[in-house]
Amino acid sequence: GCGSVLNVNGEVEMDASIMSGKDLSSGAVSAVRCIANPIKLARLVMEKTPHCFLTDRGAAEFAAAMGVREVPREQLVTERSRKRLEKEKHCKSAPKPEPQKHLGTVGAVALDSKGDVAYATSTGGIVNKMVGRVGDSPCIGSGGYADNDIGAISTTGHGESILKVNLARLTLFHVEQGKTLEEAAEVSLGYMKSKLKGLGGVILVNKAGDWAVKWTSESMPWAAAQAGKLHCGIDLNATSITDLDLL
Ligand SMILES: NC(=O)C[C@H](N)C(=O)O
Repeated sequence: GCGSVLNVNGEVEMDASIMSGKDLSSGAVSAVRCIANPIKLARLVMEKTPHCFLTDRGAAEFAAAMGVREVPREQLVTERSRKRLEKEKHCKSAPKPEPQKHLGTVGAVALDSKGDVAYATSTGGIVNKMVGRVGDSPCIGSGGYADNDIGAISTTGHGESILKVNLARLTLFHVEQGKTLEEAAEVSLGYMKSKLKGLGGVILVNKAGDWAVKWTSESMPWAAAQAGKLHCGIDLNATSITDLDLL
């Protein structure tokens, strides 16, 4: 919530979704305002309603009914995000189908000790977006997907491109067809780039504990924890590996 990118009116409007690979249960919210953690609201949609997706006013009413604390809208706006919006508004070049740099969509995938996979994706979207613009992040199959039989994936990047190719499900389709996680990510991100000039990134994990990270954007901050080791990086070909015990 706090520090999210701002829409054209200078407000924070957030999208989030979550899914369990065990039974495909899912929850999503879009265009939500004045809460600190939209992903928690998405989880409540998954666990406490018969639906998968709530938006705008209905999502706000549900949040209030669940006792989610309302945060005054100014509290979610930072100086940095205000400056970023100003910069974008004064930028003369036409909007490009590239993810704007370092804009903080947060995605996670996990495999637990029971062999269940899950994903969660949460975002403020893209800077200077229209009011009510919904991106890929809350859309199951675009912003993420999880199925124990295949794996879990969370995506980031240019939302309109990701939506058009259903990037998350497309990548897992390639896994189902026998590709490795890495190959599948490469093919689907390559498809999005060649079809739409859309750039983005993905993180994936499967039941065997294999994982992959891949991006076509300039950089993508990522981290993976496995077998006592923390792998992380931002730029291409620059991965660091640390012992988790040492942290
Ligand atoms: N930075 C991002 O990943 C933005 C997000 N995919 C959106 O378009 O809403």
